[in-house]
Amino acid sequence: MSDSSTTETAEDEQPTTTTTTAGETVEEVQDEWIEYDFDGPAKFSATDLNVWYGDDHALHDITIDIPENSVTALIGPSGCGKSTFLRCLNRMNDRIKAARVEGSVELDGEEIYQEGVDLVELRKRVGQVFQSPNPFPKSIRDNIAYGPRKHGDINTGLLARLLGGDDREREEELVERCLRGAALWEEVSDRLDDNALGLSGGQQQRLCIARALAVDPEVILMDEPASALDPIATSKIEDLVEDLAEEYTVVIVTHNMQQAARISDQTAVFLTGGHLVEYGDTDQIFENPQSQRVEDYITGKFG
Ligand SMILES: Nc1ncnc2c1ncn2[C@@H]1O[C@H](COP(=O)(O)OP(=O)(O)OP(=O)(O)O)[C@@H](O)[C@H]1O
Repeated sequence: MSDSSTTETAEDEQPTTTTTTAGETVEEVQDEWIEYDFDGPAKFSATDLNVWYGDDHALHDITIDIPENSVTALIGPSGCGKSTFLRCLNRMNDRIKAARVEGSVELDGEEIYQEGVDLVELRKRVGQVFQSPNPFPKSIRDNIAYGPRKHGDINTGLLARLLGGDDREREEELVERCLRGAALWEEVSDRLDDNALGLSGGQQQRLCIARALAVDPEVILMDEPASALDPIATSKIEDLVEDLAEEYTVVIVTHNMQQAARISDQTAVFLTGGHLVEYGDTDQIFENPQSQRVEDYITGKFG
């Protein structure tokens, strides 16, 4: 077993087991965070979650509860499995042919990996925003209205028409509500019919968040949503994420530790090899990490 105090610079030089500042093993630390207590119910409970891509074992025995209406940051060096874990939460890994998932993920106490789960419904409840803004090459308005129209939600589309009422008016309301929710309304309210590709990168990303809000999700997964943005656009996204957590459960992957420290309520630290090494209140993780490797990672000694 390697000593945790050795200098680790390359990922493949890192030991698979390590001791903490208190001389405990990673397993003992993990025993501690499994019992991490938070107020309110868990939105997600993952238990013994493992993911393989072919023979590559990308996530190992992940057990974690994620509280609702809060921001949970997933941090860790490149390739440690953050995006893989995020994709487990709305079964996006199902779309990757080589991926195999074992273990359990419950959403509000219901197993999402059981047979018969409606994946369209699951992904409506658990929306996702990607690293690079990817608006449709359509108008700003149509970007928002597309999902609800497609799903035939009660406030728009066919159902609304059958039920009566002014479809157009409902759609206007929905577009405004989502753009306000994504802090974009003031900037685009006079050009809703312009092509979304004419917006700046930061505006496009907020439009993608507005689009995610339009199908009325409960959870928003974000995979490095600000990594392609300048500091001002990044700060708008950060403010927005904090606001969104009042109504939604947000799980965000970020490489930016200051960002995780600024915006998240709890932080999960993954380390190379796909292990979740520490999980707890963000302040505690950044001020008093239990594991030496986590401390080394957050103080920039490796990663
Ligand atoms: N579609 C895929 N096919 C095969 N292997 C994959 C796939 N996606 C991820 N992997 C592998 O799984 C491991 C974890 O990757 P993942 O993208 O989840 O890590 P990450 O922590 O999000 O990395 P980064 O911070 O660089 O985005 C890596 O070894 C990666 O090569």
